Amino acid sequence: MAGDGVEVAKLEEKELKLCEDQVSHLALDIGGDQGDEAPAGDKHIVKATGGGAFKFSDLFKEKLGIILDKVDEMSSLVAGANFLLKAVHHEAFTYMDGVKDYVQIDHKDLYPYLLVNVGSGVSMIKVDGDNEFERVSGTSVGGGTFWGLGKLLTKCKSFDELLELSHQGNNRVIDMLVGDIYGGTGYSKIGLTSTTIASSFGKAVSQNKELEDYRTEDVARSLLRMISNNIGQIAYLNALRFGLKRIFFGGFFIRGHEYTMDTISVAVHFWSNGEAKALFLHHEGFLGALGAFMSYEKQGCTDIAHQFMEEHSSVAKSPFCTSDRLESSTHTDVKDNGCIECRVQVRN
Ligand SMILES: Nc1ncnc2c1ncn2[C@@H]1O[C@H](COP(=O)(O)OP(=O)(O)O)[C@@H](O)[C@H]1O
Ligand SMILES: CC(C)(COP(=O)(O)O)[C@@H](O)C(=O)NCCC(=O)O
Repeated sequence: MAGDGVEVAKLEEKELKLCEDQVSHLALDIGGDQGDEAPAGDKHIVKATGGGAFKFSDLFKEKLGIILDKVDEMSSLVAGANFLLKAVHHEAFTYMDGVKDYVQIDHKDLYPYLLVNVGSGVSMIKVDGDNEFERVSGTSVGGGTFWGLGKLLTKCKSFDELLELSHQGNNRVIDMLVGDIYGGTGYSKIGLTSTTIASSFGKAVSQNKELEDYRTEDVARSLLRMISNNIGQIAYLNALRFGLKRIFFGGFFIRGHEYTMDTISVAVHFWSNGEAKALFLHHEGFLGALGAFMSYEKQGCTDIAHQFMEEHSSVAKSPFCTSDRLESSTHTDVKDNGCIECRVQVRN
């Protein structure tokens, strides 16, 4: 906690358990010393979404005296994405060959679009309007797969370490390319160049090597490519299925990592024959949290959401109000480090 503001921290489940004691100090900061056994009437209610809102409900109640008011995960993701796409000027961008291009979205032409949220698993949501959406697909091969398999294969201790390894690696050492199969040439008749991956990790079959014989960097790179490629491909096929021209990728897996975005972009480009582009969101990891926060307004508790907008924009009265005003006003909320400054005063 800093002053009357709330600092945002993102913790993995195991980290949350480890810092239970520190977390309990927050209770003092937020609500004064109520003790562990604060009477129900005095407890604070905080919006929360995702599996954690269910899983950590008891922990928050016991250690913090806070009731987690659960907001549906998909609604939160959609509300968060819609809000950002309307309110933040530099929110959506394409990423190709190392070049980041911000895309200005015409608010009247935002819907329909496909929202692909890559967290532990992947959800694909067709968004047709404010609070109008359908989860049309998903895949269990997502961020958790990259982190989990990566941990086992490379013995990495942190996600950032695994990402860094992937940055240094060369996937061609382990992936079987079309050229490896076709004697150095591509298979142009069916549109495959010699450098297209024919089979992720396929070289390991015939190389007679043990895991230890591969550089962890190369393993991490192949893994990241395999997973990002697969997500890009499934996303595009779903966009095609519903005739959606825009695909926005969010979720904490992406983390603005260049190679991840590049691979997803290449996959969408490849499968769409260059007709579709992957779009990334600047605040990709916080869609759900932001959407849950926005639900204060939906519930008629306009104070908090309005307070947020009023404190950080001089004009906007509603987060869902007219786009141009929001676009110019909330622009200043985005700091240089990419954070949206957000202060919430919890009232008794
Ligand atoms: N520092 C990190 N620690 C752990 N996972 C991270 C980290 N940064 C990015 N990730 C990725 O984010 C994924 C979880 O994304 P998140 O959106 O938080 O999902 P969930 O909703 O399942 O909690 C992880 O599986 C991992 O791929
Ligand atoms: C169950 C989930 C919605 C949970 O979201 P997450 O915590 O992974 O962000 C997500 O993991 C998911 O959509 N998994 C893919 C399930 C499937 O469609 O096969």
